[in-house]
Amino acid sequence: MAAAPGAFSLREVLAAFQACVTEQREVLLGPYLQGWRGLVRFLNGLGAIFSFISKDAVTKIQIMESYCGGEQQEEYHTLQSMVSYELSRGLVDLQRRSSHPDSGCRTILRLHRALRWLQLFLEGLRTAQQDASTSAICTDSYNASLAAYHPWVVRKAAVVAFCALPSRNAFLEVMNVGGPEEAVEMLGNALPHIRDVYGITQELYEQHHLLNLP
Ligand SMILES: CCCCCCCC/C=C\CCCCCCCC(=O)N[C@@H](COP(=O)(O)O)[C@H](O)/C=C/CCCCCCCCCCCCC
Repeated sequence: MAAAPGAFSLREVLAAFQACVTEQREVLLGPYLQGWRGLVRFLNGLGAIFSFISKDAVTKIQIMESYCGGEQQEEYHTLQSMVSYELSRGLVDLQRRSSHPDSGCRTILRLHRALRWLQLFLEGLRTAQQDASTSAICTDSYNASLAAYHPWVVRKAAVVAFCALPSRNAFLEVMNVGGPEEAVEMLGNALPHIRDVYGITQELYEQHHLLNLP
């Protein structure tokens, strides 16, 4: 059953990430951003304490949407076409942010690092005991991924916000896919797709030495 309009549905978010990868193993930016939009909707429903996180994610999604809907939109159809277009035209600041502070390559890199957090977090949720602390799973996933790229003040604010997360079962309920068992099963089906998108992006960025863009 479809979720109410505007409500978060894990099913829809996961379908978007599933739709990202083409037969040629390219990553389509439209569904990728749609997946992030859905996640932000979910985050907004968790309370105002998370708004500094969702604002940053929305800013990055909007930067990408402006490229994807702009004059050069055909160059931003896939991640691969974007990388090749921006690099060939010198549109990426490689050493420090200067003339192209918000390139698509840099912006996707931030979302890509966050996708690693998401993967670890969902894996943690899926495999944890029923009474496990979501906040602890989130903190562990964050420390093993995104935290390495954030200054002290952001790390502190993030960990404080994680304390406001609901229990694991309450969390699984708001995913809107039925009971906790169904949510766990859906996570099991969906995680390979998120892993796939992450893996393809990581390989592409490695190949072009883009993993440390300022
Ligand atoms: C199936 C549903 C369950 C999971 C639902 C998760 C919903 C999460 C939705 C969005 C995730 C937020 C993505 C945040 C992107 C952060 C990108 C970033 O690293 N930005 C920093 C660097 O950017 P520049 O300064 O270089 O432009 C920026 O400094 C960050 C600022 C804000 C703090 C980011 C903290 C990130 C914590 C991620 C965990 C989210 C916790 C959600 C709890 C469920």
